[in-house]
Amino acid sequence: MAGLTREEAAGRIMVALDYPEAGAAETLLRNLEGIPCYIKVGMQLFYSAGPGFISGLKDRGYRVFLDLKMHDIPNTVKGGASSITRLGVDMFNVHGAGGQGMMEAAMEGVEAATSGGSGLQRPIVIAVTQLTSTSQAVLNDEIGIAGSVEDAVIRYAKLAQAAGLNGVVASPQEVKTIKAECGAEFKTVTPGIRPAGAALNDQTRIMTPGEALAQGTDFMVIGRPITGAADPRAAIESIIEELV
Ligand SMILES: O=c1ccn([C@@H]2O[C@H](COP(=O)(O)O)[C@@H](O)[C@H]2O)c(=O)[nH]1
Repeated sequence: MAGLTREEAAGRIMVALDYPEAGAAETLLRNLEGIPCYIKVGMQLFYSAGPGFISGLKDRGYRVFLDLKMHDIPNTVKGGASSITRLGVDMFNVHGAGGQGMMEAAMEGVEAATSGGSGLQRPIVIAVTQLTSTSQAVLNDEIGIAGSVEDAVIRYAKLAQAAGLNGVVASPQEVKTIKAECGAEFKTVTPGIRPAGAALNDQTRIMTPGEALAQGTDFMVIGRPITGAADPRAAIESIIEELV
């Protein structure tokens, strides 16, 4: 895949705002001002800054992925999905490990929040498969799931699709197989992105931004290579450059 405009390339990047409080996240947002990237808010920032921070992002025109990886009994996830939908986020996720019934309940929660002329948009709902920090050895020897990581990812992806979800979170290494098994329209959102030479940190199943794009990923989630850089704006600009 080639020939993305700068705007399209920026729109494929979800910057992970993994900060302990809103002030630090605001500093990063000021630094990236004008770059039309997606913003991902995870548990660290959401538990600290709360729904008001999400509204602030939406007021400023950002597309927002709320990454809370809900994993609970179906009734609880249904309620959680309704509440998240009412925040007006563009995307949220549940954990595929909750099974098809739990994922169907999430979709029912979205339906309940958006039906009856509520005027609320339907968010993209995706399922976490195997975390990109999980290696083959950890999956087999520690967690005790037999088979390849890719097999486990595909199993979750098919369950998510059967439940009516729009896509999955997986590593870029599994994107081609997910698209082959679930179709090109089924979204792939891929963390585990590391520009050449960047520190891996706790990620194990990684690719560079250019490699991930070539696999056909829809969105790449990137945190520390941008947020931990001495010059975050230069870091994201360099990733955009790699994608155009
Ligand atoms: O499998 C997963 C699911 C979610 N994440 C999240 O993505 C970012 C990655 O941040 P980096 O700093 O680029 O490693 C982070 O917010 C994770 O919670 C993931 O890495 N893997």
